[in-house]
Amino acid sequence: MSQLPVPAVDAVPAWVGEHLGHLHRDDEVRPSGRFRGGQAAADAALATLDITGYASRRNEVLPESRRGASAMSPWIRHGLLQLPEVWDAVADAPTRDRSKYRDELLWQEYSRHLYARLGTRTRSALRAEPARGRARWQEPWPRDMLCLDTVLGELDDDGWLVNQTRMWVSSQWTVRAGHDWAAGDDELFARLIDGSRAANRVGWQWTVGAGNGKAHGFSRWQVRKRAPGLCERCPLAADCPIEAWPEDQPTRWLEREPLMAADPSPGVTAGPSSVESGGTPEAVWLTAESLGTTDPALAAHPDLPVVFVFDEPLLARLQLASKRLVFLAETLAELAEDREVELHLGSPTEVLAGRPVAVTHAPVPGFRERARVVAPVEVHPWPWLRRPHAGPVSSFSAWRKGLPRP
Ligand SMILES: Cc1cc2nc3c(=O)[nH]c(=O)nc-3n(C[C@H](O)[C@H](O)[C@H](O)COP(=O)(O)OP(=O)(O)OC[C@H]3O[C@@H](n4cnc5c(N)ncnc54)[C@H](O)[C@@H]3O)c2cc1C
Repeated sequence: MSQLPVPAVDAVPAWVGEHLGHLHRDDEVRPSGRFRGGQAAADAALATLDITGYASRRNEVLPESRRGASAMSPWIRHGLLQLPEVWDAVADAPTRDRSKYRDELLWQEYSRHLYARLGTRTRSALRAEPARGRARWQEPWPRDMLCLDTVLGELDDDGWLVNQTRMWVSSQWTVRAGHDWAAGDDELFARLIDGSRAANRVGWQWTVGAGNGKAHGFSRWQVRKRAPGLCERCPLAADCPIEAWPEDQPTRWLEREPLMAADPSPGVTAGPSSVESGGTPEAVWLTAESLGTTDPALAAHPDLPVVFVFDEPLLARLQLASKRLVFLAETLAELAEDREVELHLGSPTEVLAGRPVAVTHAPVPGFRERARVVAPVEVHPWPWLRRPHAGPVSSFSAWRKGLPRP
């Protein structure tokens, strides 16, 4: 357990190498070629967000100029942009694009609700047996397929993929190559700069058919449609291993998971609805779920020092891509230009033991476990787009029907 010096923003990659070098999977620290951490980068992205054409182009892959994806996810994932403000930011967009974009923000919210309610239960199939290819490929993501090589190259360079290619790699891993989806979920999660257990799990569960009984089949057809010209340059063009659709597999439904139908404790799932206070905080505890300057606990205490703990046991286990650690550290380094920031490496519960802190509730099981021990003296509500309800989360549409009107 140690306190770390706070780096200057420009010095972050070297700082990650020096202090967190044993906690990532890369040979050397590799910042994202595309995404910078910090509120300034998040605000700039939001200020220039233009979703015109989103509805018709969100699934396009190549050339990049055809893409409609907004690439906001790294900042949304880490709470630098909260869903309600992104929702509001597209109020003046063309109706069809606004409506499609807000549907996707709701998918993000749905994933968060589902994960907040079911927690680690989402590690196993929720409703149906995953459609797993019968003939197991030795390598789930062969790089001699140009489609996969291109996508995995982008993942390694930027730590980010459009939704369409996330579906390609997850379907390829399990529906085609017959590998265990949960191992693929871990692998992609670790390599994404926006990797979130909530959205990544829902993405995998739905792609492999475990969420709705209907797997997404990855085929040459999608590559030709979404990335025209790519197949023609592939060394396997004349012998494409995904030329045909994957074999159809009958849906095998699993025993009903009661939590998918109803939540016996929606208040626990959602966290506090107003500030819960039992003392005077002496510091603000920031978590990786909510690192923005509008984090409710941070904003409520502009004069208190800020504490962030790089969770050493967790990070040692996850072995994330170094670009994620760079993104987090850049965010904290930038914050330290305006506020007193303390960085620690160790176990959050040990570092924070006995310290009266204010924190924003985070709707993930890891936060609940740690907060039980840390016992913050002040807990601020999570800034939900829609507060979780007790009704079904068995499908996006069932969940959506249960939402209160905005
Ligand atoms: C296998 C798989 C794994 C995924 N893993 C993650 C993950 O780890 N973290 C993550 O944030 N998203 C994940 N997604 C969801 C989605 O692919 C990304 O949120 C999206 O591609 C991010 O790019 P964007 O910001 O350009 O999205 P846009 O299309 O511009 O959408 C705007 C925002 O809406 C939300 N959103 C869009 N599509 C989805 C979706 N299908 N599910 C949930 N939210 C969505 C995101 O917050 C996104 O930033 C995954 C999807 C799949 C199929």
